[in-house]
Amino acid sequence: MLISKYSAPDFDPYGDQAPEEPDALWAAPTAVAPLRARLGLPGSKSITNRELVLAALADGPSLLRAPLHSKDSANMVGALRALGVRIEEREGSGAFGADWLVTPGELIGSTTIDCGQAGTVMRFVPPVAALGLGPTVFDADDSARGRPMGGIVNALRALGVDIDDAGRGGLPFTVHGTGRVAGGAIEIDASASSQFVSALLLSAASFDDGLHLTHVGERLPSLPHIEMTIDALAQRGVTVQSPRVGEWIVAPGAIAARDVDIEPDLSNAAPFLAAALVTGGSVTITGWPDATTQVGADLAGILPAFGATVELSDGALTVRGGDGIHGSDLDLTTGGELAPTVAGLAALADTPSTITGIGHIRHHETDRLAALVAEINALGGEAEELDDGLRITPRPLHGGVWHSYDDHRMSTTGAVIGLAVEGVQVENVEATHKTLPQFTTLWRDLVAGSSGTPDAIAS
Ligand SMILES: O=C(O)C1=C[C@@H](OP(=O)(O)O)[C@@H](O)[C@H](O)C1
Ligand SMILES: C=C(OP(=O)(O)O)C(=O)O
Repeated sequence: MLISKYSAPDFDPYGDQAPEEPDALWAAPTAVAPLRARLGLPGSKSITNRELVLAALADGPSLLRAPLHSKDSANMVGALRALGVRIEEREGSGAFGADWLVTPGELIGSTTIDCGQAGTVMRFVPPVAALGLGPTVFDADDSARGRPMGGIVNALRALGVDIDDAGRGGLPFTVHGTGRVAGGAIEIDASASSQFVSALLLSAASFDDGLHLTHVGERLPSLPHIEMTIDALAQRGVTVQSPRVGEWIVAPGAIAARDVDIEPDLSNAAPFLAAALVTGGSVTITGWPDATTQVGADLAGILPAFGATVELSDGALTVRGGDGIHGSDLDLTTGGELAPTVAGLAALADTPSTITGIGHIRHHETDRLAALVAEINALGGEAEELDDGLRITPRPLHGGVWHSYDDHRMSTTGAVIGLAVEGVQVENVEATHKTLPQFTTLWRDLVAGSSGTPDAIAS
């Protein structure tokens, strides 16, 4: 394996490996000139954790090339290993860590799974545990225990699975796996998270009768993430029929083994691309796929709404800033995970912005609407919560402590604002380890103008 300064630290989801100096403040670097940078990013969290689950349920071994190595993926690897899946490191060709060879085995419960903060682990793995034999306890970080789980708990019960949650409707709970799930037709309310739907679809082909799933709630956020699930299943020979939006049918059958290249995380590209706009410079992200189900690809449309120009050529996306940042009104129903970066841009714009369709991000790693309002206003800004979003009226900002709320995207948003505002200190920047442990190294290189492609640095 190539070792570079971009290699991720090893995460032990079962250890008490606290990040170094978790309470330390990180002085966000301020840009003194327009940035000119070109960089690559580690693998997509959403694709890595889907492919790990599908590989665990597949009919043979699968090699995952260039997967994400971060806390979220370490929690997923730990969960699947605990259930009896073999996951071995193989020398990888990328700059961000080893490949993973996943060999499915008989699924065995009688274990405890630490979901950390990962929505993908707490939602995607319980159906897998239900297919195992024995009780499996699910728990999470204190900060993540309150994340909505009703969609999964109720759905599994409706599918015949015995779950003991002591009446909590959420974590911690025990899934009493019997080695099989009956499956069949059920209704769920996925208004709080698209991950409820993805979780059930990922395991559905392994249920005796497959799955006929109908969403009955008021709204369905993050549709591209459901499309990502359907696409990943299709690549492994599982067809998901969707007769209408909010209804999915999966027949029982095999999930094919498959070697897969994991795309870079395009949502994690958001703060880096936003940096071009904030500094009036240009930032290029290499390895940008021509076609993808990642919602981060929408940045190519979102950033121009704030004044950027965007060019996709030769597998790289370049964003150029112009004459400042202009406010915009945006519906982010499909891409709520991009909202913190967009809010950071809006706070630095020259006219007000409204971001709607994101009420459900109150249930992400933290209540992101409340956190963004509190932190922008603490630096002198004017942000207010709407029923399903934010209104941000730009005001001159000053330095101060930017709190992260143990939320990786809050940390990176503080860094974006710090590019333009002197004296921003990000508390708990280590929250970025959830999906991008290399964040501070990549960011310093970006600001120093010394960014090269990590592949070049590693070789
Ligand atoms: O399935 C996934 O990989 C994800 C789905 C989305 O969740 P929500 O629908 O809960 O927003 C997204 O915000 C999250 O970061 C990742
Ligand atoms: C909401 C997010 O994460 P999770 O997968 O834990 O839901 C996110 O990464 O923005």
